[in-house]
Amino acid sequence: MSNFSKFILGRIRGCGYALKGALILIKTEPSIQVQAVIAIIMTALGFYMNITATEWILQTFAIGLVMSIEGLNTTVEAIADFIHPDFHNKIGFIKDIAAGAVFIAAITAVIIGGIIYIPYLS
Ligand SMILES: Nc1ncnc2c1ncn2[C@@H]1O[C@H](COP(=O)(O)OP(=O)(O)OP(=O)(O)O)[C@@H](O)[C@H]1O
Repeated sequence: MSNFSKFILGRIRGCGYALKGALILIKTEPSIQVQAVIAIIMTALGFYMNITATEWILQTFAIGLVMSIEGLNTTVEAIADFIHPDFHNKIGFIKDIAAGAVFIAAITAVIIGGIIYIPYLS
């Protein structure tokens, strides 16, 4: 098998692992499940309000931002619990700042949502 074929096969396998990880997140993580429901509601609202292509891009980007950072937060929590299952101030600090990153993404998404939808309501 050529190096190129090996490269392509490796990338396809990598996509498979990534898809598996995304499905694990959606099946097992309550925060991601809530965000997925909000994403579906916002998508339905987008169709209902007939938002523009630019607004769709911003909304899709905001949804992806929040859900991907939540996934990374879950990863940080899992690593922290694996390397140090017991209570430790440093673990608490690590988990808090990872959660803080999700909070920043969520606030950003709310602001984007406000900028998109408030003009449609007035
Ligand atoms: N081992 C620990 N040592 C110190 N503090 C911890 C520890 N585990 C959790 N905490 C504290 O509890 C908070 C919640 O942690 P936890 O692992 O329960 O995440 P969570 O809120 O359930 O996150 P998510 O809802 O995203 O799964 C942390 O942000 C941290 O302040």
